[in-house]
Amino acid sequence: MSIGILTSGGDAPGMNAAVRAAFRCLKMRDPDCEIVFFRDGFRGLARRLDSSSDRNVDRRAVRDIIHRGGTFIGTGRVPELLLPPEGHASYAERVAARDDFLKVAAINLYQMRVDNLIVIGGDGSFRGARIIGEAFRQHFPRRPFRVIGIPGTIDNDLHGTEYSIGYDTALNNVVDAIRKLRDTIESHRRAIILEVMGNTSGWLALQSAIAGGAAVVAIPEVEETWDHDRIVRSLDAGVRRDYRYFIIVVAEGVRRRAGEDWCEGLKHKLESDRAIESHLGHPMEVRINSVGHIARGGSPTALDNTLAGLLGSGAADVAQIGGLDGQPAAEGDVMVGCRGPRTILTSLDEVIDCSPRLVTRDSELYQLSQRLMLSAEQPF
Ligand SMILES: Nc1ncnc2c1ncn2[C@@H]1O[C@H](COP(=O)(O)OP(=O)(O)O)[C@@H](O)[C@H]1O
Ligand SMILES: O=P(O)(O)OC[C@H]1O[C@](O)(COP(=O)(O)O)[C@@H](O)[C@@H]1O
Repeated sequence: MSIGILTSGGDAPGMNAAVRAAFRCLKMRDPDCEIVFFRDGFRGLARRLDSSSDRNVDRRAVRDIIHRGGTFIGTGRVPELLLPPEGHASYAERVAARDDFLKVAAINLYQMRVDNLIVIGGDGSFRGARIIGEAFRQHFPRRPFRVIGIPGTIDNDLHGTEYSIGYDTALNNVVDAIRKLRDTIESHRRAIILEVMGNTSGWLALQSAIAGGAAVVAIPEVEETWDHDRIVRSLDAGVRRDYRYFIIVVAEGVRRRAGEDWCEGLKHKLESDRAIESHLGHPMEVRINSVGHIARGGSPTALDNTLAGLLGSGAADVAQIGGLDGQPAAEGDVMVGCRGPRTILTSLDEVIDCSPRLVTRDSELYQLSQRLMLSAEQPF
């Protein structure tokens, strides 16, 4: 039997180290075990296998990759697995296309004798992997097959793990961008609105704003953070206290929820606010920037690579001995996560049901942000 590995969804720095760790730990326990890399996410499962997968890879395949960002086996998003709402005009056609995709994937996995599929990605990828597992078991009920998830997403929004691979690197990249922007906005006494990835969840925006010393943060989950007037009042309080410049970090999902022109609207309000103008002696100047995909790029941090090593090793344990080393065997599809420096297993169903894990007003990081950032109410 063989073990398949793929990376899926948004690439996240440290995915390479996770593939390498899984490979090394699998081979360490059983040098004869066959490992297959599927290329470009789920796409690699349902194409001509000679061009979309690497069979029986040897150790040269994972050399010289631990320091590289991205994912050397490729990732992707596969729309065939997503269905429109029931009743949509193309629903039946899309179900048929999805079934075809799943059937080809199941046959390919069967022919390659894959009994464990390690999927490194986020909750979307785990939803996809779950239906691939279901299709496999439906077509080949007598063959054992298990999905083992490894959390890899810069959004860090998965239930069942404290951290996902890629988050720490993205966080450092964003904080680095904030520090660079400080130089120019301080020189010009400006405010900057900096958009950061995070369409559904605001963890990256929130934590980078805290670590980067931003004045204000806006995240999709907490509506009061979108309030332009509240932000204007906070910056006015800062202007009165002779702050030279302001950093406003906003998660991309705020535009989706509060309106596409959210950043431009805020810029206009700040630039035309009379109270700020009278304290400054001139209108405030605001610039809008986006960290964009740069947040996902570059070498993984030591922390991300360590986490990747830990989780890759845990996935190898599950594939070969049925559970984490020294712990009881686990049934069914699972995800390997971390709690502190320890690996933990959670059923994939539970991970999917409870993800994305969102920021709430009670989250410690959110509460901390409210204590550390600028506000109209601050008494000093
Ligand atoms: N609800 C879903 N059902 C089935 N497959 C899904 C679902 N959501 C996502 N996927 C599959 O997983 C891929 C990656 O999902 P995505 O949400 O983009 O990334 P991530 O895994 O990082 O959350 C999608 O392109 C799709 O093929
Ligand atoms: O431009 P892309 O590749 O579609 O990705 C954008 C999305 O990918 C992410 O960086 C990571 O998301 P996933 O890991 O869930 O795929 C999000 O923060 C962002 O919304």
